Amino acid sequence: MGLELNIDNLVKRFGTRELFTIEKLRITEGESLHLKGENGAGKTTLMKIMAGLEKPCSGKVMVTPKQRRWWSNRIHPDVIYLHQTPYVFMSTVIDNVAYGLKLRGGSRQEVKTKVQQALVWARLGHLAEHPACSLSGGERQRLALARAWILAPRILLLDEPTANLDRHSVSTVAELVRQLLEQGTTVMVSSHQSNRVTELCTRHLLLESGALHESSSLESSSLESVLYEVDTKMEPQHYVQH
Ligand SMILES: Nc1ncnc2c1ncn2[C@@H]1O[C@H](COP(=O)(O)OP(=O)(O)OP(=O)(O)O)[C@@H](O)[C@H]1O
Repeated sequence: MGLELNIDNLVKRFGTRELFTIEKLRITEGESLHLKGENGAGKTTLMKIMAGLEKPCSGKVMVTPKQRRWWSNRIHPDVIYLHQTPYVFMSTVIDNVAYGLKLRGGSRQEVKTKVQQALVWARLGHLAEHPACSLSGGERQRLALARAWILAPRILLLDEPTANLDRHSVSTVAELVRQLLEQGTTVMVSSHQSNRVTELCTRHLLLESGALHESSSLESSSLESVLYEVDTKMEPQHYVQH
């Protein structure tokens, strides 16, 4: 049976401020979703609740079929959330990639083999022995993806994975996400604008004014990405001077 994530009457408030109410959302295995919304709309909060890292005020997130529990009742081992500024440990890239698998009790040989594969996959082989804290923003994103990839998540929640990346790094992240989708991973990407990563998504959700709306057509996002492309290809003299 394919993995499903269902949201039912989810409410999140901070103090007296209601951030959102989401009556229903069903995500099935292999889907690709773009979660859009302005700064502060609640994208990060929603993803953290989906990953079991934050509690809703009421309502439920159900991931079925139920699997072995990890260290918390709320955290499902198949759902992984990647923060927009990936946290790295004060150690080498190899140690950072190996961490989750070691925690899950992988054997020494399994960890070694999989870490090598993950480093090649994320194009980080040449940086394997480098201190992770010396990595650039784009390399950190790839490290975070390698750390997730090694755990073979079935649902991956990527929070603004392209924030502050240049076009080349965005393309590299997009290629890695494309491969994850090809492997059947369900991917949700939050981003307030369209880019090469969100272009891979076939479902588009907008978190706005405390509610989640789904757009069934790709029209608006395709148009936006065309405009984005045109915008970035413009010569400086095409910009209006203020
Ligand atoms: N622990 C908290 N306590 C109080 N308010 C919070 C807390 N966490 C988040 N918020 C508020 O909730 C709102 C939504 O935050 P969130 O980070 O989920 O938005 P976002 O859509 O991911 O924004 P961005 O695009 O800027 O990353 C913000 O106004 C934020 O200040």
